[in-house]
Amino acid sequence: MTSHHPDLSVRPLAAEEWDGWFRVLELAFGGSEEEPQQRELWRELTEVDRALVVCDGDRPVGGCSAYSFRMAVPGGAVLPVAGVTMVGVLPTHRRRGALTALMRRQLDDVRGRGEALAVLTASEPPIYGRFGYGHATSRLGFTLPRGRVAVHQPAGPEVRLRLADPREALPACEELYAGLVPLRPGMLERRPGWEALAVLDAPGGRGGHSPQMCVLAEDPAGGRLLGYARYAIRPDSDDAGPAGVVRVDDVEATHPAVYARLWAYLLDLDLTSTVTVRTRPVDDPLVHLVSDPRRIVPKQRDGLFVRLVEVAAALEQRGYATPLDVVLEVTDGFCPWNAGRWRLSSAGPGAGASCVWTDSAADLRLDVRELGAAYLGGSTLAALARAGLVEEVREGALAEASRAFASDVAPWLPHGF
Ligand SMILES: CC(=O)SCCNC(=O)CCNC(=O)[C@H](O)C(C)(C)COP(=O)(O)OP(=O)(O)OC[C@H]1O[C@@H](n2cnc3c(N)ncnc32)[C@H](O)[C@@H]1OP(=O)(O)O
Repeated sequence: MTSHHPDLSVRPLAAEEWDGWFRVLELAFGGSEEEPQQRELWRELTEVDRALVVCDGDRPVGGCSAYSFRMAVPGGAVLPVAGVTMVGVLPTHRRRGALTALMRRQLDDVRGRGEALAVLTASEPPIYGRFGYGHATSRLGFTLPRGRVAVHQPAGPEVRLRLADPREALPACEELYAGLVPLRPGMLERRPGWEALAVLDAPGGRGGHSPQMCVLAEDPAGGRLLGYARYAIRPDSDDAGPAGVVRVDDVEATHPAVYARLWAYLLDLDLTSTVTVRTRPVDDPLVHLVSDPRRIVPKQRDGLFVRLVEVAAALEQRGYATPLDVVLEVTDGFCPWNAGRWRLSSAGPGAGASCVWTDSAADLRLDVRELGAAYLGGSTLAALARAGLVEEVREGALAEASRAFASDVAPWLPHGF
């Protein structure tokens, strides 16, 4: 592990330093400036008391920060987590241990705040494994041709579709979204201010698309919101005629029939030929609703990386799908307080869990990174064992733990941060 260069030091950011600090981060990410609207939102959302700066002498050369999020985990609990963000080091100061020094200070701070988990999305996945982050969720993007697939319409409530201004509709959409958060591991409860991100739609970032639109699916009798989709259209044409592209930003619904109705709408907009969506869960119902699944051109990418900052607290705070009683021998090169043997037991769904130090013999051996990868139920421990990353010491322990850690609902993070 790199130890940092003696001229480098890490300290908290002062609020009045935000502009200079943010510019250092922009330079670290390649120099492009954020759209003014986007920049102002990041300023408002920065939790300055969680921001760190790394200096060469007294000159800032990098930084990082964290958001105080709450994240759904298997079993339906919504837990405090540190959402690690804005990590960057100037190109003149790389590979001298600046990031390592930032991560050291940040993980110690997260522990001090009593958050058992840290999570992040990575600019490049190879960066964070050394700090104990495991690849915990994936996202599915896809492209669909209009007119080549029908969307099965399951039985369910009738809805009336209505176009609305995305900002005016936001409070109702957010209320619906809040109800969905505990149902899918990896989803984040919205903190005040974060709702603006979904409808920010900075004109400079539209890339030829229309302003964002919002279609509401409402109960025809009472007008109650049952689902919504936000999308934009980029007009285009080819020799055969109009060939616009629909960019789907969000689709959420409280009932499968409403979800199907919204997709049927998105897949049948006049003057368009293609529908794209950047991120959906890997178990998205649409895959089962379309008449021709081969027409879905998928693109799967890494999503959230998870780090157990306090192994025992993190494992006690999530639910387990089946009973388990296993001794985990955990290695942790960056947070040594986690290393050792932990006895994890639970009577299964709804029963709570206990995780305590033990002298008993190990049943499974694994690194904290693999616990992070399996934590939300996205990767199974059995799959990680087949990759040689989890070692089964007691026969049967792997199947027992793998079943208990699994989630029926694929974990997913709908948006970056
Ligand atoms: C959550 C987020 O915000 S993700 C955004 C991350 N930021 C970026 O991608 C912006 C562009 N990149 C950067 O600013 C920097 O290169 C950083 C932050 C990724 C790395 O900063 P550095 O100060 O150079 O890292 P540091 O010197 O501490 O390196 C620690 C180790 O990680 C390795 N490492 C660092 N960056 C990378 C990378 N991009 N890919 C693979 N390995 C890396 C180093 O080689 C080093 O390995 P070693 O311990 O075996 O010697």
